[in-house]
Amino acid sequence: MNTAKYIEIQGVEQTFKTPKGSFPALRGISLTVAQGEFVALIGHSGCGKSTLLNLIAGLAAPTQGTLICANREIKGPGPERAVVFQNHSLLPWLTCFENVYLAVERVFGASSRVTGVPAENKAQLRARTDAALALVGLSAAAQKRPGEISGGMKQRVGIARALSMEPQVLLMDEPFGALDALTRAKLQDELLAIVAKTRSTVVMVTHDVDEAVLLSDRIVMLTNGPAATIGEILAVDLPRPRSRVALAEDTRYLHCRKAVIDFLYTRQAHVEKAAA
Ligand SMILES: Nc1ncnc2c1ncn2[C@@H]1O[C@H](COP(=O)(O)OP(=O)(O)OP(=O)(O)O)[C@@H](O)[C@H]1O
Repeated sequence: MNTAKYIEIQGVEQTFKTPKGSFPALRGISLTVAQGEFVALIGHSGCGKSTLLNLIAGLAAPTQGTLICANREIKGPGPERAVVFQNHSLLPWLTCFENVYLAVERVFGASSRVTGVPAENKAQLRARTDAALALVGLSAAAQKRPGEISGGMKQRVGIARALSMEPQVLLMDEPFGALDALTRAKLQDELLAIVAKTRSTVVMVTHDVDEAVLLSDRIVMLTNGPAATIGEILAVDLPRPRSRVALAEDTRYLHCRKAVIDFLYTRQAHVEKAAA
């Protein structure tokens, strides 16, 4: 397997059918992501970041082009690609433990459709669930329901659920977008530590320039839609492990930050249409 081209996106286009006709969302998207790489997708609202992430997740098929993961064409969702959404999408009637267990059961349990892999027993599935909750610091809240925990904790459950599947690829769509700044910073730090441990390949959609620079190896900047494409790719050449406090005064950090801000607010300045 070519680990430098773990995810390969080749000439991808996505056009949506709408009541007003067809809408070209993405055009000419080609990108490779190496195994273990952390890539952020950034761009103005509505440019097509989620559309691209959904294509990698296999939740939609492109109008043109191909997407490949681990040498196999992406033709639908797969357990090797776990998705974390902004709204955590937990089942409210289940406890945190049960929400994670459900995903673990589906991937490793008797209903697992991965052929040739023996199903794990309940004790093994429980151990996996406990380990995933421990990884995000939620062991104590395992028996609580989503309605009884904070937004940051809910998001942690969503991340635990994704990690519990031991995915090769973690796809995150603004996972911290709905959180306050302090909780967000804490979860970013936790994510850095978790990814350093699991060595997952990550593709993350974000609006947040600092988040993109702090977490990523490369930042993929999308142009404004319609027909959005990749405008620029910035390599974030900062050593790991990264500390947000130390980076705040690091000139390399400031340079990366400026490059993204320049792209977003100078070259891709959003032209607000005057109200008719
Ligand atoms: N199913 C769909 N049908 C029609 N148009 C769609 C569909 N999904 C997305 N779009 C359009 O495609 C464009 C890209 O949407 P997308 O959600 O990918 O943007 P985004 O960059 O993730 O936005 P945001 O940052 O606001 O979440 C938008 O103009 C959106 O209205």
